[in-house]
Amino acid sequence: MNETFTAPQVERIEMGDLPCWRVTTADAELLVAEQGAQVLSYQRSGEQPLIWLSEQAEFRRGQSVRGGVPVCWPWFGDLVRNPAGVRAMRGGHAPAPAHGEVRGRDWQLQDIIKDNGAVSLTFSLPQSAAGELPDWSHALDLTLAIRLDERLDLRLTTHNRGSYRVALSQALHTYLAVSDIREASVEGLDGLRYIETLEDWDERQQQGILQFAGETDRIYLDTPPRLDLVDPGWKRRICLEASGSHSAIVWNPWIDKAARLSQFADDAWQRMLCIETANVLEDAVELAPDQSASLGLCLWSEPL
Ligand SMILES: O=P(O)(O)OC[C@H]1O[C@@H](O)[C@H](O)[C@@H](O)[C@@H]1O
Repeated sequence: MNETFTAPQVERIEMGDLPCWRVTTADAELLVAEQGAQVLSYQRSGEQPLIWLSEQAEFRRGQSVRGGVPVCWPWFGDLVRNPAGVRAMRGGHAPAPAHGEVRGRDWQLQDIIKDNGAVSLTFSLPQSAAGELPDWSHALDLTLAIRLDERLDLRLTTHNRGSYRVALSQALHTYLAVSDIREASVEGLDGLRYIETLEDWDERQQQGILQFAGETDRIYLDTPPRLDLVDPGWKRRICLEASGSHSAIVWNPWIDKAARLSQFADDAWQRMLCIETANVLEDAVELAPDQSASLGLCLWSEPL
């Protein structure tokens, strides 16, 4: 065995009101809140954080933390904007919260596995919670498997235990850290159709690499597995490799919306970009009885 090998450590800590897990390997640190199974931060030694966590983040029960990787499930965004099949899964007339119901719920840590310097954590939404979402009672199992090695791997798996088909939309709503959004760009979107949610959900086509000069809130369709966030200021690219996903949301609130967001400094829009690995709109998921679907994201960085 290599003499300098450092065994990975997993510690339970409290951040405000939230029980969290801190995973430290020889060259990376990851923080995950049990609530929402929300990755809060991810940093590799000698590098800027890959995942952005708001300096105004609040760690309160029942409320999603601003930053990290919130899990959006069993619908993404405004339920009303979802396909009919996804909307039909929810009964009642109460307003539906944005991004579904599991961001502020307690998940359970099922497993910690250490192997060869890597650490895997598996969280699941307890059966009772999955069956008791307000006006949404379908028999689904939901787990998030997190693996930290030289890269960070997230895999959100839904299994239909019921006796009828279920439709849902979902996303791993990743907040990425950038030196300055005005200098950054996203590669991999050229030629794709996208929904411009800021212009009445008009469908458009991406020309070239995506750069940022104002509020951005777009749903890209038919996305390839790989998207890169290029950051000349920090001389790196953050690489995202998706699996089980053919749609992605690219979001930056810019100045005016930033001022209205909770847990968000007025100038924090400069330092973050969300690239959300998703199954939305025509890419929503349908599960027959006993069928499973996984949405995966692998994240790493490369020098420019
Ligand atoms: O404030 P929330 O509920 O976490 O949502 C943040 C953003 O999430 C993005 O996915 C949406 O496209 C934005 O429109 C939204 O503002």
